[in-house]
Order: sequence, then structure tokens, then C-alpha cells
Amino acid sequence: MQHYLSAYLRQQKAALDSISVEQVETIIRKFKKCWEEDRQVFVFGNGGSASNASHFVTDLGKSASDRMGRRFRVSSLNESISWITALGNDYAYDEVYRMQLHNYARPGDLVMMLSVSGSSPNLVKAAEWSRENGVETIALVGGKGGTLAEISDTVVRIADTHYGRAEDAQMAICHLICYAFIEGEVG
Ligand SMILES: O=C(CO)[C@@H](O)[C@H](O)[C@H](O)[C@H](O)COP(=O)(O)O
Repeated sequence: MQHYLSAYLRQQKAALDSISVEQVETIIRKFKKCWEEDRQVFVFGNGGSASNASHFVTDLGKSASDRMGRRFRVSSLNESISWITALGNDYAYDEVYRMQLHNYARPGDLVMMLSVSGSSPNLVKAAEWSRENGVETIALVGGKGGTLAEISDTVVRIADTHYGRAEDAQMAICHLICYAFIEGEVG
């Protein structure tokens, strides 16, 4: 058992080490620009990544906004169970994010998608729609990269395809973004 745990933690550290600080800085600057221009930010994913998206939106919307003195306009599209079940039931599950963006997103807004495979069809559709409609895209993906790594404006790829480790490394990126604001690194 301990051998398994030690090996897991070793691989978790390697996954964290694969995070590009240059790319994370680029993302933080994009969030700052959105905040300055009062643009809307949308964050979403599936399963564990949906939980990570909700966590991130809460931290940026509450603590980072408190520190900045003006609020981030940030929301998660994976939280409304009525939206998701209606769109999934009446149209298709791969439409659940694209169609919400159609209602809410405007050119100049920012979308951040979290995915380990990088290929969840509902995220790919949302990314394609964003590209066609002037909405900037950020993708946090796992080792395979997937379609999102090919079509998103900014990509951070974790060098591990393991869901647990890639999701934890992506949550570390989410915290890096939030704490850069909360701890005054971004003025
Ligand atoms: O949390 C986990 C696995 O750790 C799962 O719930 C996982 O998030 C789901 O299988 C998702 O549907 C995977 O989607 P994606 O990250 O590949 O886009």
C-alpha cells in the first residue's frame, strides 16, 4: 500500500512540475484585462472538472474580488441543473454549454474550460462557438491535449493522463490564478 501511495505522490509532484508558469501568467493577465474591462468570464467542465470550475468561480468571485475592490463578473455554466437538464434532454448533451453561451456570452468575454481528455464534446462545441463569436478561450487539459488543445487560444497542458492527478494539478492552477489576485501579486 505505501509503495502505491508514494508512487502516486511522486507522479502528482511530476504533474505539478509540468505546469507552465509562463502560460499561467498569460492567463492571469487575461483575467486582469477582463476585470479592467468589466467583461464576463464563464468557467465550466464535466464531473470532477465541474466541481473544480465551481470552486474556482467562488474563489475568484469572492476572495479575489474582495482584494481587488471591484467584483469579477464570473460564473460557472455547470451549476444550473435546470439549464443543463433542459438543454441535454431537449437538444443534446453536447449542447449544454454552447447554448448557454449563446444566451449569455458577448464578443470580448472570456471562457475557461477544464478537461482531462481535452475532447469532451460539450466543451469542444463551446470552444468552437466561442471562436466563431469573438469570445476568447482558455483550456486546462491533461496529457492528451485533445481537440481543446488544438483550438483554444491559451492552453495549459498537464503532463499526465491520470484523471485524479490531472484534476488536482488543474485545481492548483485555479488556485494560482486566484491567489495571485488575493495576495496582491496583480495590482
Ligand atoms: O472526476 C472524475 C475522475 O476523477 C470524473 O467524474 C470525470 O471528471 C468525468 O469522467 C468527466 O466526464 C471527464 O471529462 P473530461 O475531463 O475528460 O473532459
